[in-house]
Amino acid sequence: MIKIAPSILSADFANLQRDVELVDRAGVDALHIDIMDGQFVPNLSFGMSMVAALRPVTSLPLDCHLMIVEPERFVQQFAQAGADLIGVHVESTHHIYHVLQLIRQAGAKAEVVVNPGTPISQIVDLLPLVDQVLVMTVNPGFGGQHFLTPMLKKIHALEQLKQQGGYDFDIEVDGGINEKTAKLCYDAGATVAVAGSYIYDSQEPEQRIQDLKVATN
Ligand SMILES: O=C(CO)[C@H](O)[C@H](O)COP(=O)(O)O
Ligand SMILES: [Fe+2]
Repeated sequence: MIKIAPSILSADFANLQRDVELVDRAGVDALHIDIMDGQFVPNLSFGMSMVAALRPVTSLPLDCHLMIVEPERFVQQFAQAGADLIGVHVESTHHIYHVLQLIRQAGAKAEVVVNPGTPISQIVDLLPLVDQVLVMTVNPGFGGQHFLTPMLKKIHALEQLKQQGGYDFDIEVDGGINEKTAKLCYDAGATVAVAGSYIYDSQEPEQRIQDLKVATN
């Protein structure tokens, strides 16, 4: 079964605590928090104060996806705010190796993220340094986009590198995930699925979480 990390980007911001507790009760594995700076991606979302505000609301691991330029400026503050895992885009910094080291030094799990246009070959040397790799299955910046099917071969290639290298990192997918695309990703080797609009735009979010579990069982 794939692990599920609901993205609060599609939650009701005026009722965020309610929406976090709803998915927590439904039995998910992490909470995905999208941090956008208006430069790395053409959208703005939350900062570290949102992570700090959510920390006492749930015991779920907080999976923070940083879509910001030069994340090295902020990773310590996100760890201090309560992030359990911090994801940084390989495209967002000249110093990706250093940033991943900083995240672990700050006591959080380290994740490297690849955009749809970035080949897996670009992160091969980073694989010993990470707890999770996030393969973007949409162009980052917005919820509610369509899944990019060509990303499946990247997931598969990463899964093969994982086996060959004897690594135990998780492979996360993010963007356009529903019960059909979750199954495709799971079969290709993904172990964690982020889902935002599929869960939160539904009248029955708990049912959608169950549907993701059943589809990947
Ligand atoms: O990182 C993201 C966008 O950049 C979001 O996590 C992602 O898009 C989730 O939204 P949805 O499941 O609706 O596609
Ligand atoms: Fe995300």
